[in-house]
Amino acid sequence: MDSQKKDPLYKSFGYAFEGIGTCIKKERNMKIHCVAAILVVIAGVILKISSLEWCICLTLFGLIMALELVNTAVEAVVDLVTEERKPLAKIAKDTAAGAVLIAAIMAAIAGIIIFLPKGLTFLGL
Ligand SMILES: Nc1ncnc2c1ncn2[C@@H]1O[C@H](COP(=O)(O)OP(=O)(O)OP(=O)(O)O)[C@@H](O)[C@H]1O
Repeated sequence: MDSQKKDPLYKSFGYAFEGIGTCIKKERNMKIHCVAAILVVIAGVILKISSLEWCICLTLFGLIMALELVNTAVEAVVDLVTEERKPLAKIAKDTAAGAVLIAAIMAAIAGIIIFLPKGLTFLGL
């Protein structure tokens, strides 16, 4: 392994972007996260959220999308290891999916805290 020449850095980035592209193409949930992120950015621009609020939103986009990528990786590895129904395979897949769900629920709550008061003011309510 050590004697093998490592790929140049730009190639490693290329593989990572390939992984992101595959996940967006293959996973419906990743498409939903991307659409949600675009809508949040549009709402953030319209409602003029603060720098700190942008940082919170960007961190949460990153967290959710990164967890979705890890979830896709876990699913792929499990399917590679076994096509049989096995309790450990179920634990691996369901806990990885649970990680994405927890982050998405917390992001939705943070989104309501940031956007609801500004949205109501914007609408004059
Ligand atoms: N090899 C397996 N052994 C046991 N349970 C499995 C196995 N593969 C999948 N499952 C379980 O079956 C259910 C559906 O799994 P599936 O892989 O279709 O995921 P999914 O929830 O449809 O996710 P996605 O839409 O991201 O593919 C989940 O509870 C999962 O844990």
